[in-house]
Amino acid sequence: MDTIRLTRRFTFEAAHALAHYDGLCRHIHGHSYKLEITVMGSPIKTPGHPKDGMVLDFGDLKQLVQTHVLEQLDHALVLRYESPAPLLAVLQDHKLLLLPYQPTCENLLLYIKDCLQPHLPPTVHLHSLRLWETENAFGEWHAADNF
Ligand SMILES: Nc1nc2c(c(=O)[nH]1)N=C([C@H](O)[C@H](O)COP(=O)(O)OP(=O)(O)OP(=O)(O)O)CN2
Ligand SMILES: [Zn+2]
Repeated sequence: MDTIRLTRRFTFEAAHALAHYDGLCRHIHGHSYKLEITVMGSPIKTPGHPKDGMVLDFGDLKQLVQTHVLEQLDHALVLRYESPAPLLAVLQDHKLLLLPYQPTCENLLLYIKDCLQPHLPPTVHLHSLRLWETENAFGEWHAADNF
């Protein structure tokens, strides 16, 4: 087998609030998230093919993540969709992403996985995601943990 893992880093800014959380993070606050995406596959072995030697062009991965993940999350305020109606009314002119679950690091990983996975080429598998919420804290999703 010639399986290779490729990783690309991304950054995005987002705000969130953890409703009912028993600490400061129940208030709306922001993070400079760092996201590392690892895909897996075999390099194309076709001399003359524009992508010869690549599992996936890093530029194509960047474009896929931009379109299917970052356009939704970057500079968004991410809230659980049961947020109080008066708050949502005040925010109607802002970039708001309402999710059916608490916007924790864990749930954002699952959201990102669900946004990206269906759009990867069939020759490439999503191996893992690592999401840094702060300089000191990250979560990971691994395909191998979810068989
Ligand atoms: N398991 C999780 N725990 C917490 C999450 C989370 O998404 N998953 N999120 C938060 C807060 O949103 C925020 O990330 C604060 O985290 P915390 O590490 O407590 O932040 P600090 O500012 O104290 O970080 P320092 O590295 O000490 O500056 C809370 N928990
Ligand atoms: Zn936070």
